[in-house]
Amino acid sequence: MAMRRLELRHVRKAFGGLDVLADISLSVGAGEFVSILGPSGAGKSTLFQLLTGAQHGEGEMFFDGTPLDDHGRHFAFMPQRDALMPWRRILDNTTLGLEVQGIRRKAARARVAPLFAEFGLAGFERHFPAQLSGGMRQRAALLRTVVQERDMLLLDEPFGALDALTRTAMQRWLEQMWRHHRWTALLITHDVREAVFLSDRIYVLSARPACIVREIKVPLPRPRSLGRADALQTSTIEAEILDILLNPEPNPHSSKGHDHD
Ligand SMILES: Nc1ncnc2c1ncn2[C@@H]1O[C@H](COP(=O)(O)OP(=O)(O)OP(=O)(O)O)[C@@H](O)[C@H]1O
Repeated sequence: MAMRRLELRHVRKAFGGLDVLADISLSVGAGEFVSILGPSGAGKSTLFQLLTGAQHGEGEMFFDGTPLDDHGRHFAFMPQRDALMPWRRILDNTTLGLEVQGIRRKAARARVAPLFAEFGLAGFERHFPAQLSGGMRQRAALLRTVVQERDMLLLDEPFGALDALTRTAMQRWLEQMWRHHRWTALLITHDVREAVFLSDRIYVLSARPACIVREIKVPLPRPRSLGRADALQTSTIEAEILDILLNPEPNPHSSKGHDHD
């Protein structure tokens, strides 16, 4: 694996008496695309909250080999919903992360504007979010995330709200963009196909209280294709993951109780 950027060792998190993350150890290498796949409510978003510093847990988190402290410097986070501000034009939505960093709007616009074509948004700079399709809004949200030039992207189910066809188109587009930019990326998703299509490696989570039940390498060549060439290998990996998710082994951590729902 490439040089480790992010490493978590035995990370745990409980909310009051509710054990959410029981034991999470994982790593993401430089320029690697890694996914976390798990059942609904397993604690995937909670894990991202620990990474962004919105919540505090137990265990150890390292970035480039040193304890993770300045969360904002390392991570650019794209939430599940596009979270575009309806009253701001698309150009000024995509500058938001830079403005939060203290960059003046004019300078932020100058940095973002040249990227509109690459993100399929050329000509829509002065539109409002409601005037864009769901896929375009997600591309704008991703643009807002990547221009922050942090060390690593955290993507929380970025395509979950899109219809199946748009989602597939967006996955292809993201894979192409990732090949070009080689972002270090950690994706949360429920979607087995999406994880296999996009990832170099996948961590499969158990149900809550979550631990990692399997790490799966995805040896498919890039560029990835949805065509017949990779179909057999792709569906074999998907079947392996579905089997893990649908026939879980007993969770060694659930004996601690608190698992009420
Ligand atoms: N701030 C909080 N206070 C109390 N409980 C919380 C808090 N945040 C999350 N939880 C609980 O932690 C559990 C995991 O939530 P989380 O959103 O991390 O799961 P998830 O795997 O991202 O779910 P989904 O896939 O449905 O988005 C849930 O039972 C949730 O109710």
